[in-house]
This record gives sequence, structure tokens and C-alpha cells, in this order.
Amino acid sequence: MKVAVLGAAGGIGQALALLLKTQLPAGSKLSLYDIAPVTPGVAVDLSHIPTAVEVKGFAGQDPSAALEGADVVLISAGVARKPGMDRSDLFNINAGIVRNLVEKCAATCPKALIGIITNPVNTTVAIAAEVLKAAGVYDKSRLFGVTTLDVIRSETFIAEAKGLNVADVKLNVIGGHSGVTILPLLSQVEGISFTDEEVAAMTTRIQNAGTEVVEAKAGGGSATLSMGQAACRFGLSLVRGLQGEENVVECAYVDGGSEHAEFFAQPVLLGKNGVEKLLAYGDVSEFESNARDAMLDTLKADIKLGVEFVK
Ligand SMILES: NC(=O)c1ccc[n+]([C@@H]2O[C@H](COP(=O)([O-])OP(=O)(O)OC[C@H]3O[C@@H](n4cnc5c(N)ncnc54)[C@H](O)[C@@H]3O)[C@@H](O)[C@H]2O)c1
Ligand SMILES: O=C(O)C[C@H](O)C(=O)O
Repeated sequence: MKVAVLGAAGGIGQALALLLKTQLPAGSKLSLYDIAPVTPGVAVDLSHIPTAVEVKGFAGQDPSAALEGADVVLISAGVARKPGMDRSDLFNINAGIVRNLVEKCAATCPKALIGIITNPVNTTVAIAAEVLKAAGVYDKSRLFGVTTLDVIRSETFIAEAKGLNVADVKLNVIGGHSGVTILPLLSQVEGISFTDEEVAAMTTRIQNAGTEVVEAKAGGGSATLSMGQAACRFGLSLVRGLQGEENVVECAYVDGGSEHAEFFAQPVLLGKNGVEKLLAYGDVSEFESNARDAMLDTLKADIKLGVEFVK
């Protein structure tokens, strides 16, 4: 199994690469690419860790060598937020970066599963889909917006607030990955109840968690370590699905399963072809159903921006 990380010299990329080096199944290959010249050095550094995962690093303008034979490509290349910015403010720079990298994926590893981390995810995934369509290799089962950070944040914050073992907290986070489009389904967490005030406060905290990190880092970037962990969890789930493991389920921002929008984050069953089955996200409370409906104009506008960027 070969996993490529594009943006591998960055804050997320290096954390993700370290976690993958230590957690990918024995015999895997890890391929690191970034425009930053340090990238081969990051690979050499990681290669001294004693695991049976072969790691290679590539720098420069062309990622093709890193992508050859890739089964999974995780893309975190691009710029991150500073205080006062929204994720949508990253569009001007990151849209072109994602377009160019996905064009290379289409040419070099058209069957790879692609996970987009680069923000604004609501839009960059739509860009990736249009690029793959234009290249004639689009398979909606193989493209994912990585929203796992919203899931692990929800698990963490709920466990903290309710005094639970975090391993026991499970929930779906649906919609997209910015502001009001992030909707944790708190009503589905088993064994606990929330007051209306707690639901409102917890939902807002989860929606603003990225900004919480951006402000705490005070101009030094956005979430990198928690995102590295989230992307590793998601990447390993993709690998487990590809290897034929059963019942591998993650929430991700995907195409086609939703009556709500062209792309929508929801639970998916992963398998040998990426999305094996789109799963229903289950019953929702009145608060959640209102919040879901209220996000749709924003989400659809984010998607339209991505489609129009490529067309
Ligand atoms: N999906 C999520 O939940 C989530 C969470 C956190 C951050 N992000 C996003 O991930 C992205 C990366 O964040 P970061 O903190 O790692 O940023 P970073 O600045 O630390 O790293 C980005 C890396 O991308 C590289 N890069 C830039 N242009 C490139 C190109 N054309 N080809 C290859 N590499 C290129 C840079 O050299 C840098 O090493 C940002 O857009 C951020 O908003 C998403
Ligand atoms: O908030 C950001 O800009 C980064 C990321 O999307 C996050 O949720 O932490």
C-alpha cells in the first residue's frame, strides 16, 4: 500500500507523516512531496524510525514522482489561516494549488483515493471533482474532504464536558467543514443528555474550534497536530478499507449521497473502492434539523465557487 502526502513539509504534513510512518501496516510505502526543499530531509529524518514503512521525499514543482503507484493521496498543501481570516479567505491561493496537484493525480495515479485537507474544504473538494471530471477519470467513490478533525474535536469536547471516557463517545458530524456548515449530531451520543443551552454552546464550540486554535497560535498558523492525528485516523481507515477490512466507517465530505447538497459530510462505509456505501446519518433533533437546513445556502455557494473556478 502506498500513501502519498502532498504538503508534507508543512505543519500538518510533518505530523501526519510521522504518524503514518509509525502506524501504517508493515510493508507500506510513504511518499512525501512538498515544494519546500527540506522535504527529502524530512523523509531521511523519518527513515531512521524503526518501522517497516519505506519513506521517500520529493521536492520541487512536480509531484509526479511522488504520486507514481499511489493508492491513497492526502493533500494538505497550501496556506493556513491567521487571526481575523475565514477559511474562505484562503480560496485565492489554495484553489490553484489544489487544482494543479489534482491534475497531477489524474495523470499519474487516477485510481488513487484522494483526501483533501486543504481549506476551504467545502470548495477545494468541488475543485478536485471538476479537475478529475475534465481529465475523464472522476470516480466519486474515490474523492473525500477530510472532516475527521470535527469528529475528534466533538468526541474530545463532549467527553470532557460530561466526564466520559473519550473512547466511548461516538457521533456523526455532518454538513461541511467551516462555521455553520459543521453540524455535530449531539442528540445521537448514547448514554448522555444535553440541555438546550448545552446543545447550543457545544455546537458553537465545535463550529469555532478551528478559530480557537488560530487565535491561540496568534498568527503562527492553524491546527496542525490535532489535524495530523485526524488525517492519520482517516488515512488509516482508507487503507484498512482498501485492504478488505469490514465495517470501516468514517464521516467524510463526499459526492452524491445527500438530498441536501452535491457534496455533504456524512458517514460512509469504506472498502476496496473507497466509498463502498453511503450511510444514512440517522434521526436528528429539531435543533439539528433546523441547523442543517440553515447551512445549505452557505454550503451550496461554497460548492458553486469551486465548480466555477475550474469551469
Ligand atoms: N481539513 C481540515 O480539517 C484542516 C485542518 C487544519 C488545517 N487545514 C488546512 O490545511 C492546509 C495546510 O495547513 P498547514 O498548517 O499544514 O500549513 P503549512 O503552511 O504549515 O504547510 C503547508 C505546506 O504546503 C506547502 N505547499 C504550498 N504550496 C504547495 C504546492 N503547490 N505543492 C506542494 N506543497 C505546497 C508549503 O510549502 C507548506 O510546507 C491549510 O489550507 C489549512 O487551512 C485543514
Ligand atoms: O480553522 C482552520 O483554519 C483550520 C482547520 O480548518 C480547523 O478546523 O482547525
